[in-house]
Amino acid sequence: MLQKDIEEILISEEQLQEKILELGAQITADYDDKFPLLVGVLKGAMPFMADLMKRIDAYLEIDFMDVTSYGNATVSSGEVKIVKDLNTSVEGRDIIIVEDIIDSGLTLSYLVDLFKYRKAKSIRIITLLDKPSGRKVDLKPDYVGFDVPDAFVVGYGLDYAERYRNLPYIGVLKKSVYSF
Ligand SMILES: O=P(O)(O)OC[C@H]1O[C@H](OP(=O)(O)OP(=O)(O)O)[C@H](O)[C@@H]1O
Ligand code: HPA
Ligand SMILES: [Mg+2]
Repeated sequence: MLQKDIEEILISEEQLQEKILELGAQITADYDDKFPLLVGVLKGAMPFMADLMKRIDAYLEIDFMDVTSYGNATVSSGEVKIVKDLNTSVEGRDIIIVEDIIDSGLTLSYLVDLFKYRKAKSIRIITLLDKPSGRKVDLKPDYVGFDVPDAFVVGYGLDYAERYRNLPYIGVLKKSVYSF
């Protein structure tokens, strides 16, 4: 039913799980002697965060922030709104921000500045998907799952107008769905 709106499957369920295993092992090695705070950026990062945290073998804590800037559009409004803040203080903590996608970079540059201002000890970024062609600000993630082309992608947490987050894979949305 949902698949009729998908132009092409870019990353399968199996490819996602294999990559997440790899990323989890890298973070386990890098944070061996630390107690990182994983900050999931809602709503898109929810499935990735859930799968990734199970693959990290360290004394970590988790928290979530809900920020949004796309609304029902396929381009960023440029204005990042905090819908829900963290419950945990980031002061003196090793923070790992967990994102589903970096496109313009506006969401993450806002969060990095905010956590610096709040005196985090270190800040790293992990993103499942990176779309370098969309960048409006200079921002480089520390860990990346896959680069994606200049197309609007959905699934595995990523939405168009709040739909398609429940697809188990990453696919390119047909243009006919959002351009009339
Ligand atoms: O690099 P950017 O251009 O800022 O785009 C990336 C951000 O946009 C999406 O979130 P959105 O604002 O759509 O909220 P959502 O996660 O609830 O869908 C996505 O989940 C990232 O958080
Ligand atoms: N798909 C879904 N959400 C997004 C995208 C995308 O390609 N870019 C930024 N937010
Ligand atoms: Mg969205």
